[in-house]
Amino acid sequence: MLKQNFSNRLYQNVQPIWEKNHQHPFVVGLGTGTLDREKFIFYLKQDYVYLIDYAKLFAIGVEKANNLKIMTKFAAVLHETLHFEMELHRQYAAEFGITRADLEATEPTPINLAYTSYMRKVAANGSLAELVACLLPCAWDYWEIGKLLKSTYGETLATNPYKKWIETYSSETFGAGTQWLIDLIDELTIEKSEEELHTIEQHFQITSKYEYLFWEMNEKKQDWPI
Ligand SMILES: Cc1ncc(CO)c(N)n1
Repeated sequence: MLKQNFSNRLYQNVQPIWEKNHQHPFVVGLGTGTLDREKFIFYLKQDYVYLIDYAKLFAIGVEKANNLKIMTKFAAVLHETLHFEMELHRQYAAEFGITRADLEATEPTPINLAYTSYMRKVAANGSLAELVACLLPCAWDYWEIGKLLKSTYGETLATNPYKKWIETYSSETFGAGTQWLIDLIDELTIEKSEEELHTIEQHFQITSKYEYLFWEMNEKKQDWPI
């Protein structure tokens, strides 16, 4: 008997959280193009240092991979994050007169630090499947958001200052990397016990909630109070 793909279960159970992400004012503002520029700049800088940590987690995926095929793919998505996704941030930064050094020197906010620290803890102590469960909402929900914004606001995209953002996250390149992570979680969970699956799903739910907190943080420009 063919077991239902674990990714379907993850996807179905996470919908209430992802719905909130998709309705978030920051996300809607990206779609309509009316998002406050200062909020976007705040996001851009925070997301850049987030991605530095996120990319390192792919390197830990390289280390944890138990075969060359998986190792090679982790190296490829690591490369894409550094050269394709982060190039988007560097281009926007250049437009706004922010240097690469400024981007890199951004001090992560409490929420940013909590999110990346959570993933790093799992990477240090958990299985490869647990690590992938942490990495997945980041990629998957951004892909969902990219496609959603493109289909909802496609007609006004030409004049939207956040067009490049929407195009990057709805792109085939970004989608292909995400689909690989989805297929990987299915492959890695085939033999897992329900107890292990429960732990894996918890990571997926928690990092999905961190995605919400990250939108909220940017909307409110929440930083260290002292
Ligand atoms: C916070 C966050 N989540 C997901 C992505 C997509 O990689 C991103 N760039 N930033």
